[in-house]
Amino acid sequence: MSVKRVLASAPAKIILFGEHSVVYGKPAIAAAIDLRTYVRAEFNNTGAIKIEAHDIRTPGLIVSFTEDEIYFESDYGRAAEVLSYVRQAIELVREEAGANGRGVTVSITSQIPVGAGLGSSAAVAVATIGAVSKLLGLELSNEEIGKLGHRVELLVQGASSGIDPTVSAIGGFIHYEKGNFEHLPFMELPIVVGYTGSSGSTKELVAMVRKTREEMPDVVEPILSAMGKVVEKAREVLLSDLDDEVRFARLGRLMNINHGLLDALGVSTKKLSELVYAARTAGALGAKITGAGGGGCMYALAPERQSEVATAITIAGGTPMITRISREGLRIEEVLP
Ligand SMILES: Nc1ncnc2c1ncn2[C@@H]1O[C@H](COP(=O)(O)OP(=O)(O)O)[C@@H](O)[C@H]1O
Ligand SMILES: C[C@@](O)(CCOP(=O)(O)O)CC(=O)O
Ligand SMILES: [Mg+2]
Repeated sequence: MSVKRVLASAPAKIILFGEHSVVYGKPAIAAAIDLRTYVRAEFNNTGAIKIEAHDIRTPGLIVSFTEDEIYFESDYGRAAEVLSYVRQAIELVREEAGANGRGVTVSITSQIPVGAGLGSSAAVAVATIGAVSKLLGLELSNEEIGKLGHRVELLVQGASSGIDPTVSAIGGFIHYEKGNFEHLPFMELPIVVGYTGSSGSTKELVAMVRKTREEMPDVVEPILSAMGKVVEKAREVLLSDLDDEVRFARLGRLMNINHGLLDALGVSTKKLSELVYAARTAGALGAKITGAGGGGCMYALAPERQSEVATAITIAGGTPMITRISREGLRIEEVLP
């Protein structure tokens, strides 16, 4: 069947345990959440690749006014860089599909805050690959699309563990290590996400940790190993048949240890730590950064206390989001023949 237009969507994620250390081959646990990026792909007649990114603020925009005219200029390098995940995703699919000269227009709308540790880069890459591959007639499984999403992150960031594109493509809860994943049983977790309102670039934060590790391997390696141990313990607790009260209390303590280790790596900020402590003071059993840090989001585990923790996050100057874990990963929403 020849296809004219495809709409695909892919979810955000939180990393429950193990961000950064996962880049060095340690395990991590992540879950897809119910915020999505939507990508529409269709053919155009120009032969060009056109990207309409409705949620991206254009960096380096210069505007000059006269009496009756407005001139816009842009720092083209920075504007192009911000679209590099989408561009690489399209180019990779075109390569996989064999040389194809037809123009493609990709239009993106997203519910996921950008640079906030919720995997917007992976979601946009996965949804783009999903939409464009279907348009070009490639039959790829969600798992294969996750692997291509990993290649996109590697190309753009220089380093990526692949956990974000994997969980965004397949959904649910995963335990991930060195490119391999295991689906953990689905469970509702009473969590609250707190957004600082500022952002951090994963590319820069991963590079910063790498530099510290190169300069002080004896100091940084034990921190990364301890993070790996936290993840293995968390997996054990998640899979245990302990009752919820004990299970959540243990998971909370492990989250706090994980946050301390991330802070030791230098990826927390004053605001993130303020939200983490506000949540704990309001009764969360644990709270930690999610994602690369440097701004962005934290999350708290707060059974019976979700609304108190959300209020505490607001008072501390953050934006709370009560999210649910999403079973579904990449979804083809609509295909127009
Ligand atoms: N809606 C979107 N449209 C186009 N590009 C996006 C979109 N959302 C995210 N991106 C890309 O992902 C980058 C942010 O990725 P990253 O630094 O990994 O942070 P995170 O994945 O935590 O949001 C943005 O600078 C942009 O290049
Ligand atoms: C820091 C890291 O572990 C997670 C980054 O997640 P995010 O882009 O901040 O949502 C990097 C990676 O796993 O590739
Ligand atoms: Mg990212």
